[in-house]
This record gives sequence, structure tokens and C-alpha cells, in this order.
Amino acid sequence: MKVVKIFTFDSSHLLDGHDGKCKNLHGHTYKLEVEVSGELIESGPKEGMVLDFGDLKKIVQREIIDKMDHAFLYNRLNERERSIAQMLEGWSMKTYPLEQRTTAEVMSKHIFHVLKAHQLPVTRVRLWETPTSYSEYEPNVG
Ligand SMILES: Nc1nc2c(c(=O)[nH]1)N=C([C@H](O)[C@H](O)COP(=O)(O)OP(=O)(O)OP(=O)(O)O)CN2
Ligand SMILES: [Zn+2]
Repeated sequence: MKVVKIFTFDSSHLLDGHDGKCKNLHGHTYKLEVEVSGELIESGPKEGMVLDFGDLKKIVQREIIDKMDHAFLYNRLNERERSIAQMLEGWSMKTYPLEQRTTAEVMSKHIFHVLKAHQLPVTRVRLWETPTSYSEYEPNVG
């Protein structure tokens, strides 16, 4: 069985070196879909559930949304993006580092691994960057 919960968060980023408009600082209202899979719990307060939607929400909220929402997402290994982040941090503004470019592909994979590391039985993460563009990370599929 699978259950999916959907979240939204707003972040800014840029893709340094991009050959189009995305080299500029801009923002997205990201839509995040988190899928978890497992057998149904057989008895007790969570009977008939894979995972209580409320428990799923608490983990994603704490580990992803609270950290990425209204943050500047940046590639820690890119000098220009790191300089912007350092300037913002100097003004106590929120930033969130990744180890690669902040594309939807990199972010969906990163979010998957963060949630997995927090013991969530996540099987798929779909991240919408715009209403018409998403990336999906599902490790067993490639
Ligand atoms: N494969 C990817 N391509 C692009 C990414 C990405 O993460 N993965 N990201 C960008 C930019 O961040 C850009 O903000 C999004 O580009 P685009 O879809 O062109 O933006 P629009 O506002 O034009 O989207 P619409 O939904 O079509 O209005 C670029 N490419
Ligand atoms: Zn973008």
C-alpha cells in the first residue's frame, strides 16, 4: 500500500552558469509530494494505516519544510552562490545548502535521502518547481 502527502514551500535560488533566465535570482512555490509504502498496521490506534498522515506531516514539516521554506537554496560548492548565502547569513537571513546545483532533480533526491535518514519509509518524492515542471526520485526505478 502507498500513501502520499502533499506540501508546499516557497524558496529562492539561482542556477549559476545556466544558459537562460534561471541564472538570475528567482523564487518558486514548490509543491512536494512524499510517498511512503508498507503493509497496513493490523491493530491499535493506527489500524488500517500505512503511516498516520499526521505523523508523516510532522516529519516532513520538521526536516524539510521548516528548513527550506523562505530560505535561499544554494549550491555550497559554487563560489558565487556561496557568497550570496554568506551575505544573507550575515544579515540573519535563512539559507539552505545543497552539495550540487539546486535543480528540481537534485532537490527531489536530496529530500528523499533526508527523509529516509529520519526513518520514514519513503519510496518516492515528486517535487514540482512550477505548475508544469516536476522531478521525481524513486531509487528502484533509476
Ligand atoms: N531539468 C531542469 N530544468 C530546469 C530546472 C530544473 O530544476 N531542472 N530549473 C530551471 C529554473 O529553475 C526555472 O526557474 C524553471 O524554469 P521554467 O520551467 O522554464 O520556468 P517557467 O516559469 O517558464 O515555467 P512555466 O511553468 O512553464 O511557466 C530551468 N530548467
Ligand atoms: Zn528556478
